[in-house]
Amino acid sequence: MSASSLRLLVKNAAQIALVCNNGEQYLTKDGMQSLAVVENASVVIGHDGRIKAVGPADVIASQFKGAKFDNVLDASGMCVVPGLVDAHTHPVWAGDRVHEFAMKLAGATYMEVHEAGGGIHFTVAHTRSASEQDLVKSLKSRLERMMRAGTTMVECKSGYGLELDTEIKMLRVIDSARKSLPVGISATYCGAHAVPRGKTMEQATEDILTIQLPKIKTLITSGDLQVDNIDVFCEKGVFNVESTHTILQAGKDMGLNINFHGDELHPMNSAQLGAELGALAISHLEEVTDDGIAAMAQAKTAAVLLPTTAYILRLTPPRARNMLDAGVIVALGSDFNPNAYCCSMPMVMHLACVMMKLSMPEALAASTINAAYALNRSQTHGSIEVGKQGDLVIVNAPRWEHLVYQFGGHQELIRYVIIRGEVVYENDKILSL
Ligand SMILES: N=CN[C@@H](CCC(=O)O)C(=O)O
Ligand SMILES: [Zn+2]
Repeated sequence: MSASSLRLLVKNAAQIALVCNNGEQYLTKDGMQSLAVVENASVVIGHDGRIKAVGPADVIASQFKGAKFDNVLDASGMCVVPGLVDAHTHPVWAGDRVHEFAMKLAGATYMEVHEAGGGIHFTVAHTRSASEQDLVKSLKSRLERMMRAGTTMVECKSGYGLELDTEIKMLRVIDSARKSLPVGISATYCGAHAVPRGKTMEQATEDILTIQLPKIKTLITSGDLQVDNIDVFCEKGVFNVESTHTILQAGKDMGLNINFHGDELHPMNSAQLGAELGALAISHLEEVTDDGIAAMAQAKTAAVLLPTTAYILRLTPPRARNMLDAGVIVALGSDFNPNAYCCSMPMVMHLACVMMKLSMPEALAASTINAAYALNRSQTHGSIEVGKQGDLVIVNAPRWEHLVYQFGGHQELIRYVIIRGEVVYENDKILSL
């Protein structure tokens, strides 16, 4: 390997949590409990942004003796984890919903706020009238905030338009952020996020099938838009199982990955539907049944759990332990949206541990390799392995678990965030523990 091909050396870390080291595309059961961790370790990233070597510091030092690096970071006393993957966000929107937080604290349920014209409908009205430029600006600042919290790959949904023009505007906004920021983005068309005012569910479904999806298909084919996934909010009073099935199948026929909201507020048998359709992921699952869990395990459909939602809405959290015991591929997401205003995957991991009884290794696996699997990116993301993209988070602590343990402490703990071997965030105001 020529010396000039190397971009970054991170040396002498107290620990590097690889997460996995055998090319696994996801982890389940015991695999999530016993993550691959190397003590006193270094990692090398090349100019192509890929990981060239990772292992014990002395081995890497002799292997790369005399090599020149564009950048060398001394991680003595610090730990390295893979860039975090946030498997579920709604980050494109306008309008402030802080008043709804007050309503919910006073006892209103999510659906009561929604049915009173608030919730998604409030955000739809503001997002429809917002300029594309303003939406790009707010999206970029939200994604930068996520990056500072260690997120290097994030799923971003449309879904606050509910009609052709605004849904496409949102997807273009996501595309624009993809082109101008280093963070990896998986784009999701979520035109079935709610039934728009003035339409029935049947009319909304028809509009999606005959107007929205065909236009999106044309834009994807012409290279004007990149869309990776299709989503529907399958919920009582929103889209029923039949409509959800039809919309998701139409998206799949266009080559999109199925990744949808299911079994959140009512048991809808969404998990069984997703398994039957070959869904890559289903989110929420607070109300999933035992049969649904078994179907997801069998179909290798990832469960994207969203602790912030259960926390904010005071829902009974999803039965994560039952899912883990059944061998479901469990992933985590922030669910960043105006209802759940959280950009921090370290806080999500902490909540998952406390509220859903995940162990810290399970939470890290769920926020790295399994979240990457839910986005069909685990070939390139989600672990620190040779050949994968060089996305890292360097944590100023002697053990990686501090990133989960110190609730809300990520701003002080995260020293560097690295994407493709480039430092995208450096915190030089960090204090020692
Ligand atoms: N449940 C549906 N969608 C979002 C909430 C969106 C909103 O309230 O604006 C969620 O995943 O939590
Ligand atoms: Zn959501």
